[in-house]
Amino acid sequence: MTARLDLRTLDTVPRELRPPVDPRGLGVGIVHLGLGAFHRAHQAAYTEDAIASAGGRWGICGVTMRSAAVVGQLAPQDGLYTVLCDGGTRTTARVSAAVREVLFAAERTAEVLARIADPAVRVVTLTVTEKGYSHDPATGRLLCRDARVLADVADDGTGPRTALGLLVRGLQRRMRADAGPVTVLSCDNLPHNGATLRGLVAEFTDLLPAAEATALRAWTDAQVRFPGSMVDRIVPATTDADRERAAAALGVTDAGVVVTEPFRQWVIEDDFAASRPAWERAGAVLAPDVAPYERVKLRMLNGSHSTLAYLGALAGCRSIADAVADDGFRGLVERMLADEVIPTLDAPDGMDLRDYAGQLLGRFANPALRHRTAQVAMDGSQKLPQRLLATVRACREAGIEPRGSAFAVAAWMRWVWTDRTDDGAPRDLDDPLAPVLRTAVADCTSAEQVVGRLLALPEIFGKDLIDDPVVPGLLADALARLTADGARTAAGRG
Ligand SMILES: NC(=O)c1ccc[n+]([C@@H]2O[C@H](COP(=O)([O-])OP(=O)(O)OC[C@H]3O[C@@H](n4cnc5c(N)ncnc54)[C@H](O)[C@@H]3O)[C@@H](O)[C@H]2O)c1
Ligand SMILES: O=P(O)(O)OC[C@@H](O)[C@@H](O)[C@H](O)[C@H](O)CO
Repeated sequence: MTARLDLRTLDTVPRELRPPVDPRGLGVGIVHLGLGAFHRAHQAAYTEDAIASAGGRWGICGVTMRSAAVVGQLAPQDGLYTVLCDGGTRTTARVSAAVREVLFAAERTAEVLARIADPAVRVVTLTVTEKGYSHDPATGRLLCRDARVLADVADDGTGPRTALGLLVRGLQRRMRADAGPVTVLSCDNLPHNGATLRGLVAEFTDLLPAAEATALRAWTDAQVRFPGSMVDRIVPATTDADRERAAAALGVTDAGVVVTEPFRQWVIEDDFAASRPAWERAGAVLAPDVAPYERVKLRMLNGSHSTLAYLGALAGCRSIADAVADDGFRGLVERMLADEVIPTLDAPDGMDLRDYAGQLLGRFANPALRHRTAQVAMDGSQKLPQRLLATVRACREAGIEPRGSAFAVAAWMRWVWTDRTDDGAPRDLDDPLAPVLRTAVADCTSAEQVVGRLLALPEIFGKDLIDDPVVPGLLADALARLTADGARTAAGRG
């Protein structure tokens, strides 16, 4: 049996694939909540390059929130894992050493809270997915009546179950330990992720008993910063084939491999409470305002991604690369970007949005990245507002007919309404609001009815779109065509 990657076997790995920093003796300075694939291929990679360039005690304590699977992969490997970078024609591999500790929150709650309260920790980062914020995606406000939130507020001794609960209790512990200022940096695809998280932490804190709430609110206001950030790198879920490719390159097995593309981007609001890694040395941009970058990325990249995911999944395309290879789907996305998304965005300084559109379609077409349409289609209720509805609203304000973006939203509606893809395979509605969505459309017999029922869900659509004079009609027309003709034909006809 081949040996497994760890600190002992690292010296047997080809020299050029070894990490640029020595993991031995690298202390923890960052706590990361949500140790999924994306963090390992993005923030951890920037952090490692920053340490290699400028030094610093910035090892990462990675916390998994929902399952012990990643701990099972990384703990026996001393936190080491391979980043496979697929450029389409060329693949590179490098072992990453930035993650120095891995903890499953449900089993090691006390250690996670102690880490957040550790004076050596100066930054807490998060990638817990959109649904991990326990918030209403339409308003950005806390789901105050959510059972898991209420249990975390009550603190019944079974440990925080939500990311917010863990974060707020960790900050409270830090305040009590007088451990100094800390920066909390959301790296999720959420609109205004920093300000949204700051607001959610404040709302959660206000639910605590009054004396606790007052002290913690005052301390958080004075000692914690919540900068916003725009993060970009396509990181699909790892497959067994990726693990086999890594083992062949390394000469040892690695259960924690992540696979990604060469492109990476990180724009961070320059608003830190204390020190931080020299991420700019690794190519990150520290900017006074990230909102323009974030809007562009969410509406252009993620909006197109979701469009291709729903259309592609309906048509039986397994990957985003397969979906973007369909002329009808690609044409629809190109028109949506050119006629609706770009005209309603302000380009950040030095950025050409038409070039960016071409570049991102090229990234989607990368044949080596088997990003499953089903993965991108997941959690649509949490993604639609910032990715597609923002464009629908911006077009209405600008007097542009949001034909393409309404078609994309209708594709999501079709995904919710149907229980079969166009080629007859069962469709999997993976969404935290799945029960609500299923109930809403259960007895619908027409596209108009489906549109009416779904637009009446304020947690996704707010309260304005149902009464809009144009949008419901565009949605019903597109949904009727998608239903009658199938995704390929309906998109192909424009
Ligand atoms: N994968 C990408 O291409 C990519 C790119 C940019 C941004 N992101 C951001 O990173 C997030 C995670 O992506 P990933 O590829 O690491 O996914 P992943 O499935 O590999 O990991 C998801 C992580 O989020 C945690 N999580 C999921 N639901 C949660 C919940 N309800 N509460 C708390 N934690 C929860 C999981 O425990 C896991 O650690 C995305 O949702 C997105 O916001 C991902
Ligand atoms: O990760 P999610 O679930 O928020 O969204 C799926 C993809 O659209 C997303 O991960 C992109 O790959 C990413 O945002 C590219 O930077």
